[in-house]
Amino acid sequence: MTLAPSPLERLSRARSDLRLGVPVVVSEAGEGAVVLAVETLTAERLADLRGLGAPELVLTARRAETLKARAYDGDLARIAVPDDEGATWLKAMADPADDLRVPMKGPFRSLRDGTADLHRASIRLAKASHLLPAAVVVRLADAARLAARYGLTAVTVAEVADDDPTVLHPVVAARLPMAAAAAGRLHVFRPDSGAEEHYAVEVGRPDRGQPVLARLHSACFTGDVLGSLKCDCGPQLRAALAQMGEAGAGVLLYLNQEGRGIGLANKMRAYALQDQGFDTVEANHRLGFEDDERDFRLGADILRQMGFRSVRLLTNNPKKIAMMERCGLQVVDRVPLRVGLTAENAGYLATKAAKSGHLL
Ligand SMILES: Nc1nc2c(ncn2[C@@H]2O[C@H](COP(=O)(O)OP(=O)(O)OP(=O)(O)O)[C@@H](O)[C@H]2O)c(=O)[nH]1
Ligand SMILES: [Zn+2]
Repeated sequence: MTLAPSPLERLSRARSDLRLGVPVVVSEAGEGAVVLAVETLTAERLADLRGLGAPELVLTARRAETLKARAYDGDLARIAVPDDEGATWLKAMADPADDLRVPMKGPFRSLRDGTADLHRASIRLAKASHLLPAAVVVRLADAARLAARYGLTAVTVAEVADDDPTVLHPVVAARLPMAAAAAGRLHVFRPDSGAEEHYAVEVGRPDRGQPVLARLHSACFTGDVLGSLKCDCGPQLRAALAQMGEAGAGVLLYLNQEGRGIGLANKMRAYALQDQGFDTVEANHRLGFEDDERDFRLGADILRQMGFRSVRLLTNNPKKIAMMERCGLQVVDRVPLRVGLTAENAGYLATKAAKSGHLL
């Protein structure tokens, strides 16, 4: 029956539900749980959730480290929610905004019984929803019945693990003359997962049989559009297009991976932490993210679909090169892209070189 939503469609719904603050059900072989994202939970829903069982807070090990909470599951920590604490406590555990002003005081009771698969899937869903990576989980004997009763979206651990935002299909392409290149075409690609669309800007008519001058650019609203001085994204975007225009051919992928994959709201949370003295990597970690949450397979997939097999890659990021090669795209040359150094972004660029392996 094709009228029922497929696993990918249910995952897309689950992400939307979490963003709205609607609970979702996650299950795995006989085990199940009802899950709410901490960022969007309300006191009323938390109270109703408590009526079902004991809520557990799940955080990433990165966030747990800042809180000095034990992470028995390696990559994440499960923490018992004290009976006398509510939504305000949960939000303060998840959000580092006030860590310095009002530090969260432990000891926290970290849980270690049973598996953490349901919790891991919940964190993955919260991250894919671009919310803070924190969830409230209540294990249930019959989660499927609860989902049916209240019309909740239900997904399995395996479905969440298999969620692949990198399977894309072309939607449309049209001519786009630009200041940097009169002969331009913009291609729009849409993921089957219902996540963000990504774009490819084709400059000239690059020969598919030759290595193409290529750039994988991650969206940066603040840098690309507003001309922020905190990063080098805007100048890099314009310099890459200009270089392709001068060469007469190239392809710039504009990947909607704002904030190295954490979304604009979380990037602004990171900026607020940077104003408290943390660097770009520390800020991501305090929020509970890895320093880079992007999936560069996206770029390789788009280039392959467009008929390219080898590239001259404009980048200072060795991880982009490694991923292209792992995805079967030959990087015949790395073309450095060093532009837009300002007094404001010198520290940011130095941190990327020191901690994230960027080439200077
Ligand atoms: N989380 C976070 N993201 C940031 C910050 N500053 C910039 N970004 C994001 O970082 C990404 C920059 O991506 P790229 O231009 O591909 O940069 P890169 O990984 O340094 O690689 P190359 O420029 O190719 O060397 C964009 O998604 C920005 O939104 C920050 O302080 N925190
Ligand atoms: Zn930027």
